[in-house]
Amino acid sequence: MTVLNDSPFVRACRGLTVPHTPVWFMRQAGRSLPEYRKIREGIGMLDSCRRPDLVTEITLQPVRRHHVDAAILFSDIVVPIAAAGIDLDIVAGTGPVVAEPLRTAADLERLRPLAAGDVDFVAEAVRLLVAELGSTPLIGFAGAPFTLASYLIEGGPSRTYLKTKAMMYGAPDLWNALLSRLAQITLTFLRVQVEAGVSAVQLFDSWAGALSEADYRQYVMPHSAAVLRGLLDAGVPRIHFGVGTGVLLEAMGEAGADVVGVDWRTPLDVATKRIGPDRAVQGNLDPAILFAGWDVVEREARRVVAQGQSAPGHVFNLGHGVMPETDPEILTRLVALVHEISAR
Ligand SMILES: Cc1c2[nH]c(c1CCC(=O)O)Cc1[nH]c(c(CCC(=O)O)c1C)Cc1[nH]c(c(CCC(=O)O)c1C)Cc1[nH]c(c(C)c1CCC(=O)O)C2
Repeated sequence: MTVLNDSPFVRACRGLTVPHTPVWFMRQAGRSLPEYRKIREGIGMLDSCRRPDLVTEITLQPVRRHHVDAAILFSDIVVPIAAAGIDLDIVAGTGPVVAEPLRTAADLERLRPLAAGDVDFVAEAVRLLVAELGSTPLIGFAGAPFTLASYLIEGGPSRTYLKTKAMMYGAPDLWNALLSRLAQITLTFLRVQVEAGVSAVQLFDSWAGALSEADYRQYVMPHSAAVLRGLLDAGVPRIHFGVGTGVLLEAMGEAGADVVGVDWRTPLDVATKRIGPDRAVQGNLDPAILFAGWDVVEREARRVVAQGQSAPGHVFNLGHGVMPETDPEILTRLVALVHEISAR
């Protein structure tokens, strides 16, 4: 293992002193970069995730360009469920689409347990990246059981999560069986990345904000907690993130995170009060701010950095992923700004 314990990013995750607030961006490796669009020409998203040479190059692109404090592995949350037997595709402009959604106990049998060997290509990409990245830490990631279940049950993206919630409330045994399987897949996928050398992991429960706190605690948190607990001995910080999770922040920390990711709706000082003093925070500039002109970006970035001071550790990020239309030069400038104003 090659955890970069002395890097500003890992230190901030652990609430230790840092020379400057570390910065990275969710979806930094992606469609806002012309060099990314060029290298992906004619190659499907899932195919590109399975090619360690491409994964390495795409993961490095934003590090070279923006001088961010961490790289995030280029992959997708549905990569391990495709490796576990589900027929799915990632459709440009739509997201993951599942050929035959899972709705019944019989359907569940199509979701096999994941073996480490099913995702060899990910371990290989992580090893190549760790060698290339030197002192820049690499973040591994996976989708959390609820968010993965939403794609499997709905068959694709959803606004209402109607079928997902119908199973959750109406067939809790089936629901728990599905989420247990997904927790095993997610934990295996993350452990493969840790063993290959990532310095931190992020569990994306992007769509958990669709739930009340009580329902999150009853139906979802035990499964996410099983994943996070399974990484306790891994020796890497665990980041737990979702969108629209203002009322879930405390529970998402309690699930076993070292760092709680916060979207732009909750100021970081308010979030820290909810999460408590023993966990760091990550976030939370609204990705739309990057379209409002530099003066606004600077003002809002200063606010986020100041509000982040109330947490034991702060990793600067956006409140959700970089939008494809974002001007990459603004991102480069933002990294330099955060480093400058937070230097100590
Ligand atoms: C919900 C979710 C997914 N995938 C992911 C999440 C959780 C993060 C979040 O909340 O945004 C995670 C993800 N997906 C991707 C990464 C790569 C690393 C990074 O730069 O952050 C990460 C961390 C690449 C990708 N994943 C996807 C792309 C675009 C693929 C393409 O252009 O062909 C990339 C670069 C496709 C994808 N895959 C998914 C969506 C919603 C989409 C976007 C659909 C679209 O608007 O095109 C599912």
